[in-house]
Parts: sequence; structure tokens; C-alpha cells
Amino acid sequence: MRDHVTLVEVGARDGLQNEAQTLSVALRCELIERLADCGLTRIEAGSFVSPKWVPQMADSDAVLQQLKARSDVRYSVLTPNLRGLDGALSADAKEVAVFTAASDAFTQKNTNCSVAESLERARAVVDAARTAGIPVRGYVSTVMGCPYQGDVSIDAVLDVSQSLLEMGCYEVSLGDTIGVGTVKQTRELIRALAMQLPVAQLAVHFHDTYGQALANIHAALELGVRTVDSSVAGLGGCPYAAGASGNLASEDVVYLLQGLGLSCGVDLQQLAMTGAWISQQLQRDHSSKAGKAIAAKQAAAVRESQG
Ligand SMILES: CC(C)(COP(=O)([O-])OP(=O)([O-])OC[C@H]1O[C@@H](n2cnc3c(N)ncnc32)[C@H](O)[C@@H]1OP(=O)([O-])[O-])[C@@H](O)C(=O)NCCC(=O)NCCSC(=O)C[C@@](C)(O)CC(=O)[O-]
Repeated sequence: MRDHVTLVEVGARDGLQNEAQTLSVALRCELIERLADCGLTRIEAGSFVSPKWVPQMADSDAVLQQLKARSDVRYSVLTPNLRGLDGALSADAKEVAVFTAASDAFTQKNTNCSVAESLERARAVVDAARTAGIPVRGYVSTVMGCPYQGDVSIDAVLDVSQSLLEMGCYEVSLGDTIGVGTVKQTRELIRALAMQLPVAQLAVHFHDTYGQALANIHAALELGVRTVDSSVAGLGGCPYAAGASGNLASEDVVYLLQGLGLSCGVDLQQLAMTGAWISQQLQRDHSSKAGKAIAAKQAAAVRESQG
């Protein structure tokens, strides 16, 4: 349906993996359940990576096992290698994601291997996951620029995206990892990819470091993209880029979609309350403009009703 946009909520994974404070399994589950209650149908719940590298995502197996099964919600987890996939399957994961980048320098820092090696690892994971009947999403980081290498060519993004789709990923999420992309770049990238790949298999994943993510998402929507990643309250950042912000806040994306007359099935009021709640738990500033405005309005209404 062209008027429907699917949101992939990454706050409990991309967001929390970059927060200074590591949340307990109980709080991570509560966040995910609250997000599902808001109407989000695709939610990243954790990752099966080395806890030495990303301690915030340790015990993702316990998170998956403690979540209520819901027929209308797909929970996904990141699996960088076969060991990660084994862990995810043992925890009864129903969907996994592999990840690489369009830049060797970034891939080396992120996963200790080259892009080519990361694609080999991804292929092994995709083959085994598909044998187990599990769908796999693919991520490409640094599509608009790399913190180490600088510029990243559209051809490099195309090559990696093509490889992920050819090996069997059902969708590729294009990550502006350090939030440097602009509308012009977004248009050029999506136009070029859409000439070679089905646009229905492309998702966008914008971090908001330079405040361009909302404009970039709008540009991608205008070119037919209908899957958007976002993070409640704008949780997160990027450990490999000083000053990088988290993904654009889900509340801001929902407000944008409502204004455009595009449906996403998410209750914005409830999402704003969830964003305010998790920001309080993490004792961090709420990064969503729409979320803050709605929460302030809700608080004023409560004060008024109490006389
Ligand atoms: C990928 C590895 C594991 C390779 O790490 P490595 O050092 O190359 O691999 P290794 O096989 O030599 O293993 C090193 C250690 O990790 C362990 N290990 C090995 N595999 C696993 C596993 N699956 N689960 C748990 N532990 C594992 C392994 O047992 C060993 O433990 P040690 O002997 O030191 O005690 C490592 O580099 C790693 O965990 N990196 C973390 C990557 C990560 O999580 N990055 C963030 C997610 S990607 C992202 O955020 C971008 C995205 C998707 O959001 C899009 C965007 O915004 O751009």
C-alpha cells in the first residue's frame, strides 16, 4: 500500500547500544513491550555480538525469551556471524539482521574485518538462517560518509546493497551512520539505487547529527521508499564518530507521516509518553521535538484537570 509506511523501531538496539548506561533486561523488555503497545510492528530487540565490544547488548537472549509473543509484532536481532546466529536461534529469534558498510575503514573498526570479509560472514549467516526458515535483513552503514574515510561513493553503496539482496536478505537498510547526509545526496543515492534494485526492498536509517534526518527521510519518501528506521526519543549515538546523534526520533517521524497523510499505525500520544519514560529512566535529555511538545501538552492538561 503506497500510503502506508512501515517503521522499524531501533531504539532498544541501535539506541541503547550507544547509551552510557546499560539497562537491565527487565527495563529493556519493558521498553520493547511499551513500543509494541504503541502499534510498532517491527522492533529490534537486541544483538548477539561480543559483550566486550557492546556491553549494553549483553543478555539479548534473555530479552528475547522474556518478551510476550505477539502475532502482530516482528522482533529482530543483529547477528554478525554464525556464533551470533546460533545464540539467536537458541533464544527462538524469528528474524535476524546482518550488517556491513560501504567503507572498509568503518567495517574494520566495527567488526574487525574488511567489507569483503563481512560479506562472507553475512553470506554464511543468511544461508544458515534461511535453512532454519528465518528471514534476514541487511544493513549497510556509512552510505553518506565515513568517519575515517570521508566520502563514500554511490557505487560502493550499490555494490554492497546488491550483494546483500543477492545472498537472500529480504531488505537492505541504508544507514547514514554519522548523520552527515543532505537532501541532495539522499535523492542522488535513492535514485541511483532504485535504477538497479527494487525500491520496495530499500529502507532508510538516518542518524540526526547535523539535523538533516527529517528532511532526508522526506526526500526518500518522495522517491517511493516506504520503510523507515527510527529510535524512540532519538536514543543513541555512534561510538565511532565524536558528537554523532542517535537515529531520528520515532515521534518526529510519526508526526511527519501524519502531516503527509501517510499511515504507519502508531499512536503518537502513547509513543511520546514512552519516549518521555525511557528518557527519564536513562536520565538523558529527550531528543524528540514532537515528543517533548506532546509530553509538555499532556502535563499541562493534567495540571489543568487537577485545578
Ligand atoms: C563481530 C565481532 C564479534 C567480531 O570480533 P572479532 O574480534 O573479529 O572476532 P573473533 O572471532 O576473534 O572473536 C573475538 C571475541 O568475541 C567473541 N565473539 C565472537 N563472536 C561473538 C558473538 N556473536 N557473540 C558473542 N561473542 C562473540 C569471541 O568468542 C572472542 O571472545 P574472547 O576470546 O575475546 O573472549 C566483534 O567485532 C563485535 O562484536 N563487534 C560489535 C559490532 C557491533 O555490534 N556494532 C554495532 C552494531 S552495527 C550498527 O550499529 C550500525 C547500524 C546497523 O545501526 C546501521 C548504522 O547506523 O549505520
